[in-house]
Amino acid sequence: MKNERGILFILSGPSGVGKGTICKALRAQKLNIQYSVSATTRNPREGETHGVEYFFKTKEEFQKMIDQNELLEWAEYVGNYYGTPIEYVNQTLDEGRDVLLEIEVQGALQVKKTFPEGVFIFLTPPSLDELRSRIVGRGTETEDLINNRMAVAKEEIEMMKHYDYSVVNDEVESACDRIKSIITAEHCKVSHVQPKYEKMFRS
Ligand SMILES: Nc1nc2c(ncn2[C@@H]2O[C@H](COP(=O)(O)OP(=O)(O)O)[C@@H](O)[C@H]2O)c(=O)[nH]1
Ligand SMILES: Nc1ncnc2c1ncn2[C@@H]1O[C@H](COP(=O)(O)OP(=O)(O)O)[C@@H](O)[C@H]1O
Repeated sequence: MKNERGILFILSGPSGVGKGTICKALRAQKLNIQYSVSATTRNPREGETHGVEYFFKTKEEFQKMIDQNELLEWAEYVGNYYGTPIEYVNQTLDEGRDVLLEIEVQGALQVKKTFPEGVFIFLTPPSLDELRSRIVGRGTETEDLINNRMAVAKEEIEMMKHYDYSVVNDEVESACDRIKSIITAEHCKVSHVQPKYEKMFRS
């Protein structure tokens, strides 16, 4: 086991801002960070595999995970449930490896209660007009759902004050660079590094 615990990073923000896109781009860069796989009750989309994008669960199975305290957080989002299995997160952090969660805002605020030491990154759109056109451009929503998501997005942007960092997703590459700078900076924090030195001097 390494000397220090890994750092938990939470990437969150309104629907359509580009969380999935940024997370995919970060994954392609093979950074030294692990990605949690969430459980969900939504149906798999074409090309999605159980255990890769999500663990696909029935409502009953998901409820069982809640009842048995297997989830670090969970939220209902557009009629489906999403949650983060806690065991993987704890185990990976204990091994000294960083973990990144890509989750919506309600879930992120729950994680803050359990892991106040987590690093909370809020992804923002360059403008509300751009957010709307990204949701429209994705082509997965009806007009009603788009209006609903925009209304929720306005409320979610209010929640930014609970986060540590805000990263604007203007260009995918620049947003990824900003996130990588945050990861580097967090590793240089004295509060993170000091326990390692204290342990060195004790032994
Ligand atoms: N709270 C919470 N949200 C999650 C989790 N996993 C995914 N999400 C969020 O659920 C939302 C819907 O995800 P998805 O169904 O894959 O559709 P998307 O809108 O194409 O990303 C996104 O905002 C994800 O960030 C999780 O474990 N917990
Ligand atoms: N930096 C960006 N510039 C332009 N379009 C983007 C950018 N980031 C994401 N998008 C597009 O916006 C839409 C929503 O992105 P997605 O990753 O699905 O958002 P989220 O996971 O936050 O709901 C997608 O069509 C995606 O291709």
